[in-house]
Amino acid sequence: MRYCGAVHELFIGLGVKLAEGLGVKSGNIRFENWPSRCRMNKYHFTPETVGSPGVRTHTDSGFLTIIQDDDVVGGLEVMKNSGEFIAVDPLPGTLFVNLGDMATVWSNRRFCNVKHRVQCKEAKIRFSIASFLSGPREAVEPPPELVDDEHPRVYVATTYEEYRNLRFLMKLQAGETLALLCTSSSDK
Ligand SMILES: O=C(O)CCC(=O)C(=O)O
Ligand SMILES: [Fe+2]
Repeated sequence: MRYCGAVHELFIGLGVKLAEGLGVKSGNIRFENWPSRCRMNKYHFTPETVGSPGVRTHTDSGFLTIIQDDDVVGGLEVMKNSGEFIAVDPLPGTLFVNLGDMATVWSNRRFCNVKHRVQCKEAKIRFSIASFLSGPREAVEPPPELVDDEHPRVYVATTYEEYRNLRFLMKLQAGETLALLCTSSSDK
């Protein structure tokens, strides 16, 4: 409980910085009311699973993710724009922060939902704690500062729950479902 509370505080601090970094008045956004949840992962990597995926390529569906990764056993990889994966090697004492699909919607596509995966590299048990800040409870819409003639609205308003259900129904895990939310004026 203490860990999740501390991570939630960190989410709020990061949310404020991210908003301000885009020139958005963060005082108008109630990040503290955005739900977050924590999940502990245990990967039972064996000699047979070396070289295969622990978690397939995906984007996170929410706004922000904080991963506390295994201190010793690597495997997390992020995809560059070129499609090439780069390893995020274990670095004890650090946290890995990632932006998800809701960050792309909220920022009117200024933030990139990063594709990533976990590969089995060695036959060892691997632990991680993944915490997710999903987004506001109400429909996710870009703040007014991020919409103007040069940056028309890219996505229709949707709640995180609606989007997650749609993504689940489509069985598409790497952010492809966002294309279904594009407004008629956006270029998809
Ligand atoms: O275990 C990890 O390092 C990452 C897990 C992950 O990407 C996720 O739970 O969404
Ligand atoms: Fe993930």
